[in-house]
Order: sequence, then structure tokens, then C-alpha cells
Amino acid sequence: MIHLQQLSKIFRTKKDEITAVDNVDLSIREGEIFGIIGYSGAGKSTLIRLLNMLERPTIGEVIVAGKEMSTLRGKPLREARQNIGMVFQHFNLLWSRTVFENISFPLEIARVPKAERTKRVNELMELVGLSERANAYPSELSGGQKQRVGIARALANDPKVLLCDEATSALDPKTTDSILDLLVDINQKFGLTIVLITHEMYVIRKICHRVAVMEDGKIVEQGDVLDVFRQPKKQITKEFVKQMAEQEETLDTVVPLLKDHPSGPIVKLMFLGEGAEEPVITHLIRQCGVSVNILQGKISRTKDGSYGTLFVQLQGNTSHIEQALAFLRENNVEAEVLTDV
Ligand SMILES: Nc1ncnc2c1ncn2[C@@H]1O[C@H](COP(=O)(O)OP(=O)(O)OP(=O)(O)O)[C@@H](O)[C@H]1O
Repeated sequence: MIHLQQLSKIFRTKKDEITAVDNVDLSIREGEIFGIIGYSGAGKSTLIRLLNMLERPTIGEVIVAGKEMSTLRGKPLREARQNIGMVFQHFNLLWSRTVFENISFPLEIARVPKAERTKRVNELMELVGLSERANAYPSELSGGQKQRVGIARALANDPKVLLCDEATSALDPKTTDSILDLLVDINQKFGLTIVLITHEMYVIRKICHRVAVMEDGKIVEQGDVLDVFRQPKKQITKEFVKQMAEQEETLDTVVPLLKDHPSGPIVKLMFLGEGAEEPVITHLIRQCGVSVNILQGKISRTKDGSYGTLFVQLQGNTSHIEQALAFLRENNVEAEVLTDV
């Protein structure tokens, strides 16, 4: 759906040259939710603005829904932009217009006849759960409601791609969740491709299928969210993943717990994808005749499954413990024996 080839954006000021986006190659598939994460100044906003030509590339190609955007100007560019909706961190609503009128605005620009406009706006208000607030002004809405208007407006012209520029960064955690749920709902109902930029790994973990990590204008790592969480390669990615973990689950922090659990091997269990959904530990205890002391760990959920690490101590006779380790591996749980106390 989106192909970026050797894309760069250099801002030239009187004193300086800033390479905000540096030779980026990226492909985003139709119907996926693709997240771009990076710290402030990494070039995320510039990259997302290059997708709809709010910024023009210095070099490189931007192909969206089969169109080479950087060659377009005037009417063809306006038409191509109708395929691309955009949602902003600070909503960018028109304050003197009601909810209805804000959502209607892009349809007026596209010269959609009034009756059709009214029908479409009513559908969109229903979709984002704001039918009751049609006549309210932005100043009368909560942050989450304002963003719902922003999303409805971005969807008005039935785009193929929705760009979200830090769409939840101004919202509290509960409202963030409800907006993320709405984005997933829209993605599933309409097969809409969503590209979002964020500095929060939580957003990536909760709704994205794939992720790219940006640093100094470059994409330094990308892949399926679950893979990147399980095996981050670059230091910056590790920092973002760590941001998620409440505590570092290292052997160092587990060893002190041993004095309370004097016998039996300590095993690090790594749950990958579907495995963590299953009551594996319960089955382990019932079927293998071992007891399991859970020492420490954390399981987190991503859109495509769960991942996480548990440190456990297995207690039982040697053959039961061997049977338990075999059982774990058969059930897609990586089991690494760390100490044989
Ligand atoms: N119009 C501009 N003129 C000059 N420099 C710019 C311009 N826009 C962005 N930059 C610079 O380009 C770099 C990348 O900025 P960008 O806003 O894309 O990063 P970001 O990852 O989105 O960060 P933030 O989340 O803080 O917006 C920064 O060094 C920024 O100062």
C-alpha cells in the first residue's frame, strides 16, 4: 500500500542543514497497522508528513495506493490526498464549528452534495460513538471525544490509509485505550491501512502488527511487533522494550529468592505468542507431577499474542522434572535451566 524508496528530507536553514529523514526504505502492507516509534527529534513527524506531501522529499520516492506522490501537484495531488486521512495529536478541529460541521468539512471541500454529506456524517458520528453530540462545539468535548471527531473527519472521504501523528499522546491512559480500540475497530471493519507514529511502546504493543524504530532520521530496526519485543537487536529498541517491563527479570534478581526455595532447578520460561494464552503451568503441575514455585516474571500482551518471561523453580524427582521440561518445550514454551540447586 505504501512504498518508500531511498527517501530523504533535508531542512536547510541559514546556518545549518538538518537531515530529518535519512535514506529510508519502507514498505507498509495493505490492511496493516504499522507503528513508527522513536524519541523526540528522530524524524517521525517529518516521515509521516512526507506520506501525504505535507512535506516534499528532498530525494526519493513516496508511493501510496499506487501513486507516486512527489510527482503530483494541484488537482491530482488533492485527489490523491483523499486516499489519505490524517489524525493529529492536538486534534486540529475548527473551534467555531460543531461536531457535525467539523466532520462535514472535508466533504464540503470535496463538493459532496448536501444530502449525501448529511448521510455520511451521521454514519461517521455513529461509528465513533458521537451521535449524541452532533451539535456540541469542540470546547464542550473531552479530549477523547475531540479525537473521535478528528478520526471521523479523517475518515470522511473514505481513505485507504489513515495516518496518526501521536494521536493519543495528549490523552490519559484510559482514553488512550478507548481511542486505540476505535482504531483497531476501524482497521478490522474497513481493512484500512493505519500508519501511526508514537514515542510510547505501549501503543505499539497494544495495536500494531509491525513496527519500525527510528533514530537520527533512519529506520534502524523493523519487524513483527512480537518478534521485535522478544528479540530487540538495537540498543534503542531494547530501551523501548525495557520501558514496558516493570522490572528487569534477570537471574541476579531471582537468586535472592532462592533462600526461600532451597531445592529444585530454576528454569527461565519464555512464552512466545499463543503459548502464553494457555494454562500451561496448570497442565504442567497436573500432568508431570511436579510442583512449581513462580519466583518472578511478567507476561505482556501484544495484538498477535502474548510474550514474556517467568522464572520458576521446579520441584519433584528427576524423571518428573525431565518430563516437565519436555512438556514445556512441546507446548511452545522455551525452557532454559539456569541453576541446578
Ligand atoms: N521545518 C523544519 N525546519 C527545520 N528543521 C526541522 C523542520 N521540521 C523538523 N525539523 C528538524 O528535523 C528533525 C526531526 O524532526 P521531527 O519533528 O520529524 O522529529 P520527531 O521524531 O517527530 O520529533 P517530535 O516528536 O519531537 O516531533 C529535528 O531535528 C527537527 O528540529
